[in-house]
Amino acid sequence: MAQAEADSNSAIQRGSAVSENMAVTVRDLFKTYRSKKAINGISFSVQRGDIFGILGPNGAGKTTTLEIIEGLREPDNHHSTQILVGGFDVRNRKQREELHQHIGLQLQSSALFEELTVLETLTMLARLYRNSRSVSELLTEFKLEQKTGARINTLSGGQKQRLSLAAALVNNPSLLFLDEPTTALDPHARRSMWEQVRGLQQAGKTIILTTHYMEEAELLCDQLAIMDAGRIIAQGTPAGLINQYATEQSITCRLPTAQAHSTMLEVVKQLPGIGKVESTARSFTVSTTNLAHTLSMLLQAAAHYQIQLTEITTHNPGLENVYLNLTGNTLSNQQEDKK
Ligand SMILES: Nc1ncnc2c1ncn2[C@@H]1O[C@H](COP(=O)(O)OP(=O)(O)OP(=O)(O)O)[C@@H](O)[C@H]1O
Repeated sequence: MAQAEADSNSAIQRGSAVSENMAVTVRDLFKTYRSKKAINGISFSVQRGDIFGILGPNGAGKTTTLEIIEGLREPDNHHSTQILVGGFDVRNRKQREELHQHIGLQLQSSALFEELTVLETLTMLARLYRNSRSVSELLTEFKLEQKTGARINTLSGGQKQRLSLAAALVNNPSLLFLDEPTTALDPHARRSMWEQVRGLQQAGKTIILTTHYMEEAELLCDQLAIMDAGRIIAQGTPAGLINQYATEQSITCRLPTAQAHSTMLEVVKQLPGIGKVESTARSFTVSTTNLAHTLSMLLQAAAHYQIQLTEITTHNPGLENVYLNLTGNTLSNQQEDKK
């Protein structure tokens, strides 16, 4: 075999091995609504078996991205755009139709028909697919067997969310899309949804979800793309992103009196190597890139002035610090601003 042909064959094999590992590959995706650039050239890949999160504030472009890769919305017609999902080219109409047999889309619970019962909803959806799972099995799996005859408008938020997840699984998809799966759920229902999602991953499914909850992104997702104003501003594992973009730890000290507080605050501001200092009535928080050194200096200063620190706590950085360092704003502020 000629060398050039051998090289080209091995490149093809490498290429297919790479794409076999990838559930989704998106390259150079753009979306403009009239004159508004909602998505401004994003690229990312999702490995099979991962929980992949798209994290960002309202209006960042998460839902638009999801709807385009689900084949529900057209991207801009850009020559270099590529969207491969489960081996199907989403921009090709025939392949897109076939793709819908193989993926699961969790509808927002508000998109369910309020007047239908739980059983009617799942039975109706199951009829849309060539291969569908047993409805009674789904009812058991999602703890809805006591609610089969209940109308959707009588279900609690958590029950509706479990039903919308069961509905996404009627065709036993290997790839599942969840758009803000825990928005408006109470903390207990949110944690129980995370457990369901982890269970689906353990059953071999790939999951792509959008969220604006830092905790959800950090605790649930294997890989993250952080979106802001139509762009991906950072990608990686939650721990990798924290290591790369949020190196500062912080120390909070609580003091017994206003006098002790003001003395320590003066000392802290003179210490070398410290970052931001935030103060409240009887406590202060100081950021540092050298936790052990700053802690030791604080303790020495307190001993020198014979001040008893009533409480001392250290905090590791999280995704909120990553977002703050990348955008100069907190995600919760962004959410508030957009309300
Ligand atoms: N059908 C549409 N027509 C015009 N503009 C739209 C349309 N859908 C979304 N947009 C705009 O595109 C941008 C991205 O919206 P998108 O819904 O994708 O963001 P998001 O990150 O999912 O936000 P949210 O969490 O609020 O759903 C926003 O500025 C939004 O106002």
